[in-house]
Amino acid sequence: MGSKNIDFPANLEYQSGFGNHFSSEAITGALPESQNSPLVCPYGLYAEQISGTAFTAPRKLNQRSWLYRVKPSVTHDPFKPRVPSHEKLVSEFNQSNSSANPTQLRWKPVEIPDTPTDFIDGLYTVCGAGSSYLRHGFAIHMYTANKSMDNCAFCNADGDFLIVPQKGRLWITTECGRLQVSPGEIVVLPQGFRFVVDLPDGPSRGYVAEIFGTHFQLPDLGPIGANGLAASRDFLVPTAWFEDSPRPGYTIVQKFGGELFTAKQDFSPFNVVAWHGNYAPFKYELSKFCPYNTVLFDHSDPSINTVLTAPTDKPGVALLDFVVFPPRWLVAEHTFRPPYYHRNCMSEFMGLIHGGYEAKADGFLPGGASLHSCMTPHGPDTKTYELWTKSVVPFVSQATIALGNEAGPQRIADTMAFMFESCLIPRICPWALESPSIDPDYYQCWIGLKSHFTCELTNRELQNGYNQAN
Ligand SMILES: O=C(O)Cc1cc(O)ccc1O
Ligand SMILES: [Fe+2]
Repeated sequence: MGSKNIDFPANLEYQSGFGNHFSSEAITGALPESQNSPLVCPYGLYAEQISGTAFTAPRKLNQRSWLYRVKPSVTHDPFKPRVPSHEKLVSEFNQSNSSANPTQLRWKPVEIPDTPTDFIDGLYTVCGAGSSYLRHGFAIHMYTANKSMDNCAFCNADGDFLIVPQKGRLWITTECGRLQVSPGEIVVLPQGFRFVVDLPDGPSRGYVAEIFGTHFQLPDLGPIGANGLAASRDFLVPTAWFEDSPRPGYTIVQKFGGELFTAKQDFSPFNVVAWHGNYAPFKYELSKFCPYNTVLFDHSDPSINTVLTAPTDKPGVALLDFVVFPPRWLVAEHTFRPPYYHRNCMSEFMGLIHGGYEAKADGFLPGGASLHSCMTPHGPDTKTYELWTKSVVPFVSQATIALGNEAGPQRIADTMAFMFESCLIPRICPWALESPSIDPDYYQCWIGLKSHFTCELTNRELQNGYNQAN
């Protein structure tokens, strides 16, 4: 299991930049010069455009690429519903497939199966909102898998995947070329690209955010200035790579409206000899993120850690933000340094890639997840509150600890948590609510928070209500 279909070199070469107009040739001269669709393309290739936005989208939002390939992707038998169908993928959330649940939810890491399971079969939807058909919404999936995809490629017609591997590397072959993605990196596979996921390490687990109807952007930096957070040049895009060998019985598995369809063809879809354009898969290493934060007092809102944002039409309101909580220094004076207690009109799904998370001393484990939906209260667990108010602090170098208001700089180490945050309210799939991994005692982590309220009032004044003025 975990065997790979394709040999990947130790170090692949990438193109660098975010949203650039890239161009790449596996064979010199394969890209047509000065036009996209010549009468006959170099080397007899077919020209094929893939559009990630409407033809007429404004230029600054328009995304498309031109692929020059041995045979066009249309050369396949008709699509048929896949047998067996996949029962745990949802792309239109309604009462028939998911439910509303405002309680705080947490899942322990899901066991990776022993039975042979590839990325497609190991993928399952946890929650989401909206509809891929209506081009507005998102889905959060997770995967547990142990074997490479074999003689088939996946294509998601519904939306863009942002994959966060937590365990096991992903070697991904796409029509634009190949990407090696390790835990600690993320990869975005935009709507419509065909890809194969190989698992060189065998047992693998991770998280996937899928967005319908828009694409990820870098966040505006506002007063931060021209630099900081995720830098454009750290986003890596594949270079053209192709294979041209017969592949009898090759299957394209297309996710379309959350259902899987298959189409047979007798050649590899990875037959793109050259391509150019600004619509392409990319990866990013989270340790390259340059965090900004408070340097005097109070805890910053988590939006300061936004890596990528998928916007809605409302200014500043995200369909889906991808936010990281990387190792960093905490220096605020006379401040409760962990995340504050709060309720949010946005909904927050969190995962942990490795280490611990500053708001949870126990129970939030690498590979696990939590969901705090719209206006559901949450915040640090009892232990975290007690420890940080007494300055006996987990995850930080003991040498840096001082007491209370005098706390010196503290470095949160060995951590990489993340959040998918959405303005839409997720509905939750039944298999996620009924999962043996769900933590039925999650609420207990706050129950021990006791009142520390002290004042000179009499019991009678306290119990009957008190206001200094009357
Ligand atoms: O709920 C969470 O743990 C995520 C979060 C982190 C933070 O630093 C501030 C607010 C917030 O929602
Ligand atoms: Fe939160």
